[in-house]
Amino acid sequence: MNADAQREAVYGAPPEMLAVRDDLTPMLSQYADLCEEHDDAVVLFQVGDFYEAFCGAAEAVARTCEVTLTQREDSTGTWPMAGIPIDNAAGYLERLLDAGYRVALAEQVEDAEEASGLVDRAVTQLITPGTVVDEELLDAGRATYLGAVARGGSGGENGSDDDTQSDTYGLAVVDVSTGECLVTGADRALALEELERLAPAELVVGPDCDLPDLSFDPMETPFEPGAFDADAARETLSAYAPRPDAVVESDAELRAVGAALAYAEYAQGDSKLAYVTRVTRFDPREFLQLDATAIRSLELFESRSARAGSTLFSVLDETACALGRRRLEAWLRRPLVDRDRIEARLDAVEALCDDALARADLREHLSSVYDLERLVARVSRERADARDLRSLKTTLDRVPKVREALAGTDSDLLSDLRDSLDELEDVRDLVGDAVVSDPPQEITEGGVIADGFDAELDEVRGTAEAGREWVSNLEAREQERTGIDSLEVGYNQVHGYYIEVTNPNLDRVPDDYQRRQTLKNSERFYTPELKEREDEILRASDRADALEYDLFCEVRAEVATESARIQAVADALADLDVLRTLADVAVANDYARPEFHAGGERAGDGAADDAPDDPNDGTAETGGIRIDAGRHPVVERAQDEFVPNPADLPRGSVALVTGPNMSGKSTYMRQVALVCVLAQVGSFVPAKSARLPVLDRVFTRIGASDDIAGGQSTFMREMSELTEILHNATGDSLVLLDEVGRGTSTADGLAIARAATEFLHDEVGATTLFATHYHDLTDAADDREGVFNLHFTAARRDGEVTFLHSVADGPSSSSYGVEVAQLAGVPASVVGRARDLVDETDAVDETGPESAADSEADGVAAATNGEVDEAAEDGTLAAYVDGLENGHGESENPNQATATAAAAEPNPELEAVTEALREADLVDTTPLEALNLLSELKGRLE
Ligand SMILES: Nc1ncnc2c1ncn2[C@@H]1O[C@H](COP(=O)(O)OP(=O)(O)OP(=O)(O)O)[C@@H](O)[C@H]1O
Repeated sequence: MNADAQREAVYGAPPEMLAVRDDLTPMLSQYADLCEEHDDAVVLFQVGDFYEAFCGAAEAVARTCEVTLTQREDSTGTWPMAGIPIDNAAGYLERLLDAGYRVALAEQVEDAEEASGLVDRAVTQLITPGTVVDEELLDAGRATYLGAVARGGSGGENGSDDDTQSDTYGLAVVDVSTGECLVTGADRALALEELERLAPAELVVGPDCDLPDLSFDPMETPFEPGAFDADAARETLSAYAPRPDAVVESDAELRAVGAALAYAEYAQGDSKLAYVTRVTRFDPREFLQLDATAIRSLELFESRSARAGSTLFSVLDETACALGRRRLEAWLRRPLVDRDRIEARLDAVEALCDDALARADLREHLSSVYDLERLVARVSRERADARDLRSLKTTLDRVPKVREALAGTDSDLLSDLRDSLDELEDVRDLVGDAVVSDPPQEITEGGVIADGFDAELDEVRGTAEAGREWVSNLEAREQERTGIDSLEVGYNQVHGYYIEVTNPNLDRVPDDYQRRQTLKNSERFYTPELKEREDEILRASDRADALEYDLFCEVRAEVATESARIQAVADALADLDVLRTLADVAVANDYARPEFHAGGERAGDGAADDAPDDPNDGTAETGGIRIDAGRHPVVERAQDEFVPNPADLPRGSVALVTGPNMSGKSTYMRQVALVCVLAQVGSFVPAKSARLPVLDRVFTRIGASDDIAGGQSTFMREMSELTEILHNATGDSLVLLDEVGRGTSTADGLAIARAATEFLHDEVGATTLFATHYHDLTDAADDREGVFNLHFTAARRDGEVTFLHSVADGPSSSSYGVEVAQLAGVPASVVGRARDLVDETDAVDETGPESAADSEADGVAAATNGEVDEAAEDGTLAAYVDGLENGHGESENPNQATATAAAAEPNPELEAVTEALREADLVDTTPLEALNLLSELKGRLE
């Protein structure tokens, strides 16, 4: 049984209970009913101060939470039982969630003391990775999304069976802890990319959706397919948006958002989510597209290297509050492509960079801001306590101060944000008047509502107070009346108020004293009047507590009606915190404001028309990337001395970056990409200056050895990523390729690297940085103007190998490996022999393909060259692959040599391969299929 099946086996009513269903005690019968109703989760059943599970579920809870498995015995049997304390449940719930369980909390919904017979219980909350709201289970710095994916197509009014619709995918996410709800739609590839980017913790997948393995690991939750029906979805959405069809742009989007909201409602006890005040639709193309591979390899949020923990996010995260932290994450995941919006953010960052005082003030005020988004969601969910309301007030008290801090700054965006900071005086005053400044945690036991807020409460409290005062004076009065100086008036929980008289004085006790309790050395009495007063006090306090609770709920409900306004303030505070953070980071690390090529359009629009013939003429005119003294924002933090490097990449050019291992190639390529990403976030960049295009996408294919993903060979994965890039990159994209082709033989790897370089240059026109150890690839610069070489070198300093980390024009020496070996102290005779071998290879290379059999790499490169160039005229990727295939056909590489030798005697396998090649319809073959075919044929040959 796999892990999912194991988990599901403990969901639902325990079979052993069902077997004696009619005989079960009322409580266990209630448990079995709730388990049957919620058979998609472990039901945790409140019994007093514990949540209990029984039978199989008990065993799972005991194992996962490491609590004792006990037993409950009754007339019908002995039932395994495990419980977790309600007061301390968060840690245990977290363990259950981490172990992949969904949990349904079945709570007592009536007061056990008031219940006549069995206490009523109901499932009040379904706790799953995507629907947790408990602060202790949530990551303050990240949105926790529940996602739904739907495919366009039949059903409902909007439904349509046509192919275009069914190829459209809708994706919606809801953050139940804040009320954020986003919806988007796109073709399958783009929608999947967006799904990876949003990485919901839990996913509900609609009918007919065909999802591949994802790079993150959401809990996939089965949910009623009916929720994805267009009519049902419209109905659900209409509770959140008056005109549902105006929010979404396709049937798929409607289904996705309807199902996401329906599931969130179900998880929260089947009620409308009052704190979802806005459903926001976005188009993935409004943002710089960074797929999961790019996010990972640029180490935006997760570190993959030895600098564990250091990521772009961690370098930038100087946020003062959780609102800002989540917003920074969202901005980094979705840099902008709209130049005006980018410039508006940059203007704001610049204004804050110039105003240290405003920055410091903002930081101070924002650091005492509570997590307003989650607070307001708790208010709407009726889960906020009195302390939450005070936290809300404390936060709102800061708003005028934040506005003041912004008074002198000069930026449109900052002014807009300042204007949108509603001071919410009404809410502030309401909470300030209603709730005492330091309320208790419990809202049912009084002490929550301030004096003067409600006349009736004041009166009831007055009565209780007068009674207490009467009692407190009673001691003196009775001492005087009885002449017993040691007489005391006291109170205890069980007996209430009493008058205590020690044994020696009992003879002086008046007649109206009635005995309440006998102690060793004294007797306790009450008088009818004391009893009357006591009852009065008790009645008044109970009444006051109840009144307070009602008043608190009223205040909370009134605050909840202002959710949208509070959320708007939270929104503005989040943006401000991020802008302030970006300014702080820019000042502290000496970042510069990037400039974008004029025009507001993406680099490619129009720029190509006036591009000079020589793409190396200058980047400004060609919409390329020009960075002066750029640095890697993360590596520079870990390095004593970071060597800044320039980048001058004309639009559509391919820079081949060579150099020894560890010389700085990857760092350089990533820093170029990070500068571009940061700039489109609206941040200053780690460089002296930067002039940049607005990119549409950043692609990365980095490190064959790093990505051994399940199921696919490293090479296959590398090739599918390359295929993605070759298919989807545009003239506005930046492509980073690191060591592409390494996963296969040198010959094939080089051929593929070469073909990919040429395709990117000739057909795609994406600006590309390609780090390679294939020295022979550097020849590509000879016959293509837009392909040029950069290199990194190593030197010996004080007898040690030193990497200069400084980029230079031209290819690196082909024998740099030998040089580094020498620098590293490899014995001279070995170095000498190695050098001879290199020279021999070079000589063979120069004599041409005829004698190239000795040099696997060079042979294929040469053969490939001729064919690929020819194919380039055809201009399709298929032609390139064709070229590759033909290249193999004519070259004398070792594979070929085997093939040729074998050809002397008929070889059925070879013939089969030849036949397969001949029959392959390359025009109708996708690049991935072509590469799969190649890989398969190659495997057969080997
Ligand atoms: N510009 C720089 N200034 C200072 N140190 C640097 C610089 N660039 C890189 N380094 C240091 O060199 C190390 C190796 O860099 P990097 O991984 O970029 O090399 P590489 O050439 O890509 O190596 P490989 O070919 O093995 O992948 C980095 O971890 C960093 O510590």
